[in-house]
Amino acid sequence: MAATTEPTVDAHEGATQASKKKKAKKVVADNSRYLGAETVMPILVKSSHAKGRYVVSSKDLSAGTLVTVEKASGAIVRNQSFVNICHHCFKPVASKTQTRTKVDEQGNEVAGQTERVTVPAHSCDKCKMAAYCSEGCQKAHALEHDVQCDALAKSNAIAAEHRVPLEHLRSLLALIGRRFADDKNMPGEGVHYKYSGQDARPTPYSHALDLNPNRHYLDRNAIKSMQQALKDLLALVPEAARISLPEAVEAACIFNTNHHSLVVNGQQVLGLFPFSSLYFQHSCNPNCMYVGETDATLFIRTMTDLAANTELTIPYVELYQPREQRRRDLLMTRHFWCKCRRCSTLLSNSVDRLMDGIQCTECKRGVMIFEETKEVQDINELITDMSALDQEIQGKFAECEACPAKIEVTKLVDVLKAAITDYSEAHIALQRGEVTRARQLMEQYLRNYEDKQVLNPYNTYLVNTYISLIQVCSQLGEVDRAIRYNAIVIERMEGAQGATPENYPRVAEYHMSMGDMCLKQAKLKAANQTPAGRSMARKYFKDAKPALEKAFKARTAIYGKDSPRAYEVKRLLDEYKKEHDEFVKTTEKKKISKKQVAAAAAAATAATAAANTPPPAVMPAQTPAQQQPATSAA
Ligand SMILES: C[S@@+](CC[C@H](N)C(=O)[O-])C[C@H]1O[C@@H](n2cnc3c(N)ncnc32)[C@H](O)[C@@H]1O
Repeated sequence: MAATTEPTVDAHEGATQASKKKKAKKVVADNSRYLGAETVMPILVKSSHAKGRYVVSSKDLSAGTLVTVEKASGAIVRNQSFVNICHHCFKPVASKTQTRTKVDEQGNEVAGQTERVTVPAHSCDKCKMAAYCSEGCQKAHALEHDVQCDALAKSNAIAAEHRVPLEHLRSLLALIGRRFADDKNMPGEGVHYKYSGQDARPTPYSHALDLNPNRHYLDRNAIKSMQQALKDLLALVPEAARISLPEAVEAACIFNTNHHSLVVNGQQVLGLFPFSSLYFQHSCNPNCMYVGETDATLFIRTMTDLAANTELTIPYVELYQPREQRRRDLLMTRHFWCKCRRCSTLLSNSVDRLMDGIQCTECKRGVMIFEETKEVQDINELITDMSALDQEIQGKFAECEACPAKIEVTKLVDVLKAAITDYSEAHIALQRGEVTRARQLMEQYLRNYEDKQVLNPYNTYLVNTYISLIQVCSQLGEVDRAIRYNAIVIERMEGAQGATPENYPRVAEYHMSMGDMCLKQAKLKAANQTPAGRSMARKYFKDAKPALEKAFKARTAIYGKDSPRAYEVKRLLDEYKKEHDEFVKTTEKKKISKKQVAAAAAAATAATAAANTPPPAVMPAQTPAQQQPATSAA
């Protein structure tokens, strides 16, 4: 057989071995092409043998400081959002319905049959795969799109034929578009690239190739199918923009393992941000957060105040989860076993012991601790590990953190399995839309597992049950109850010290829903002129204020003070002030008039008494202003 440039699976295995060997040598990464970031952002780019690449703060930073703005090298609108937003600027697109020849699952036209479909008002006439909000955007995207167009047109059929995800093909084409546009826009080597605020340009394709493809985590057959699909796809890319098949496989794997999922204008987008992915390490107790809500631009801000020279980290996964769950999520999606400080701390010294905590059956005060020290290296091992779990825990004991009790780990697993089964039953009811039954099952769950002290109050199954109950009670119109559950969720998430960082967006959203619901209820109850109504209104006003203030503080730090999200809370805070002032004014008026009546009655009594007692002492009557000062209703 003639020599070929196509990597075979075996060649790939060889490469993996070589890269493992290379990894063992641990070459310190070269930061020179990324130094531009230091000139525009308050960060220093670093690399070391032990950590690889990372960034530190170049000076003291307050919470909410923008530390990176990066435009994606490649970004795609996800399949489910395909026709909803512009493929260039990611703003919503207008749509229209039209009749077209029916297309089967393989993307082939079915002769003689038609179907009505909703399509974007503007889209590429040729491939019908790229939607735009305007002709201007279509033109602006032409340089990148034209080289993808023929391949995009056939991408559905190629994905179906080789059984690979369509999004993997589209993301590779987006990178090819970027590479072609880079060559046209910034020809020549050694261009000094700036990761700057306002005038950020997409990170060049060549930087994406610095990322780790983690190919050895992918299934051999998946790689083989991907190679075949990419071969067909590349044949449709004009020669001027084409890359070699090995490079295409590499780039596809890079996108797959390093992309960020964003919700832009309410729609799903995947983007590859090489600088952020290379330099911001994951921590389960991070000090920064990334958001990308306006277009395919990633903004990273500090969540807390930081001293100069502090390593900046972001969360790659949800943080209010048990340690094992976070590590498994990272291994499945990011392909590494987390070694951050939180994960490396002994379970008995970490808040993580509570998040999948099972209470001691003897003392009911502490949780049972079983320190797992095993490091899982890859997904295959994880899968084997899962099935071997029952074997591994045989004969092992967990110890209570508060008393000398010990219990076999298999027994704890049985408790957990029962908790998971009951939890699933309640959530299946919710998914089926059986809201009342879901509420019954969830409240029963709390009685069985929290009231009977089976699970620790911070256990994620309990907290997630409260979270679902907020939704269920809101759907049932039981807002007072939803507020009570919302308050418990906040108390748990913030109470588990170290589980979520200050200004963590997920907690901020519970403050937001708390503030929003309390304000609505306060307005409703204030309209009810009874003393009970006023007392309830007073309580809800009192709860709304700190909730909205916390949501505002966190959203300002995470999304920026001029962001729509910060503005949304600001509006509610203004509304709170107006409504509360009005409430105080009317309730005080009532109080005053009541007091006037009382004062008049008192004066009358005094006058009667005076008439019956000897003169001359007469006290002047008090004016309302001389009576007690007005007290704040809240
Ligand atoms: C931030 S990049 C660093 C790139 C790479 N270290 C280098 O220098 O080119 C992401 C990679 O860093 C490693 N990493 C990041 N956070 C980690 C963590 N908490 N524990 C273990 N490895 C981590 C993983 O290998 C991950 O794929």
